[in-house]
Amino acid sequence: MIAMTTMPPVAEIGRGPWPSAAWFGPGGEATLAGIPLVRLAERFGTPAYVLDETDVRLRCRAYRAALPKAEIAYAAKAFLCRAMADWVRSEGLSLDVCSGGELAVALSVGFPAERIIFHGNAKTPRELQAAVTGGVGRIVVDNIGEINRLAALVPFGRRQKVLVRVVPDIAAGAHAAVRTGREDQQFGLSIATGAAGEAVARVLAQPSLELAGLHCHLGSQITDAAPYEAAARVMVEQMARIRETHGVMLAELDLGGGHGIAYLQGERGLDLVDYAGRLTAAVEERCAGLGLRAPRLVVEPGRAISGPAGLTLYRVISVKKALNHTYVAVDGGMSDNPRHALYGSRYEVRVVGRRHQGGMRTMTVVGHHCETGDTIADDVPLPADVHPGDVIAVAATGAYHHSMASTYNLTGRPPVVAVGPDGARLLVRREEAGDLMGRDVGF
Ligand SMILES: Cc1ncc(COP(=O)(O)O)c(C=O)c1O
Ligand SMILES: N[C@@H](CCCC[NH3+])C(=O)O
Repeated sequence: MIAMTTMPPVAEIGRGPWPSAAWFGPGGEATLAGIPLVRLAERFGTPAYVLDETDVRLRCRAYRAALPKAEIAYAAKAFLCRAMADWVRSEGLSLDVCSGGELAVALSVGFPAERIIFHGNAKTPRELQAAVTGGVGRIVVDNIGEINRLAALVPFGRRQKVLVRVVPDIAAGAHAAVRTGREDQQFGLSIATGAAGEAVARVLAQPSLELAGLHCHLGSQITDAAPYEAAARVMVEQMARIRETHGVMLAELDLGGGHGIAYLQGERGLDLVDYAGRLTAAVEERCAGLGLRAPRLVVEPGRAISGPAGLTLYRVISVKKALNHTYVAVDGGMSDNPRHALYGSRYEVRVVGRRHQGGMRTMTVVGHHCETGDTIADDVPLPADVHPGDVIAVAATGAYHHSMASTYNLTGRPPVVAVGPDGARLLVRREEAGDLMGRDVGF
């Protein structure tokens, strides 16, 4: 457990793409929490995801400090394993899960079910049953049809708390594929079509359901607080309308996650202190204007908790000069990092562990999969003398990397290694050919 006194000021967390305890020396030395990255590559092999436990915990605490009255629910989709669930639990956060798998992991480490929020635009009957049986605190209703299905699953004498996910019709998010706050996409219930109002009325009519509040989620990798202020106002107005129509004052307002981080040196993520202040003020002002009691806020950061706490280590396999580019091919690729292929994402990349000669050159880091789109980092500065065997570190891969990894080309998924005050330890082991064949039962 990491003492509170070691915590840097809130404003310092979230600056830059590397974990706060990463250090790069003038001779190519690179350490994380004092451990050389090349030692981690030797001990655990490559590719490997490395996660700094202290950094994760400090980010959890920064959120709690910035929003002391709000409920902070870590979005498990960014990264979850049993240790991570336990860290988040012990830091007093809640957990947002969006699948039966995430729920099972959380419950397996004794995560308090009442602090779990279950999301999904297409929850299966099995997932709804698991959420109810597991005693999940709130289930977020995301389509009209699931209201009756859910109500029927709640045992006699119990009431299941739910939030209704509303579309605030606000555009925000780094890429079209991760914008969920506008009308005309598959998440949430539209105010414009009347679906949100209908869902509220139907939930209120179900004796086994308790409408705890409203939810919205704008999108992901948002670096400005303004869309959150706008969403807060829209949502408070919806709460006022519900009070007028049904005479019910909802207690909770969940404004989702989406808080952006820096992926590149010099980039800025969402400023947590600025966000917290402006969000709280927007909610309070709009509530005061409408004569409402301010609801309890819930926020659901994923990327901002685990993203910059993680990095990926690869080993260089080949360096190839093509007509206009130099390609540095590593032993991983789109199976452990699909984000360039999906969103054109850019990364901070360093060759670590040795002194270099010959200055820097612009190169492209690619993977070992059989597609030209298998790029990890386009046109990045790398040492001119980079060669096979070198270790490459890619920053800010603690969120949406392990959780989005695939076994494309029957490549096993990399391990997750934690570093912390007691050194390095394996959290998730490497997936081997035997694991992959273990599911292949038809031969
Ligand atoms: C409902 C919901 N909450 C929270 C998150 C977490 O988002 P992020 O990791 O961008 O903070 C997501 C994903 O974007 C989401 O869909
Ligand atoms: N997977 C996306 C974010 C999606 C967020 C989930 N709602 C990314 O890597 O940026």
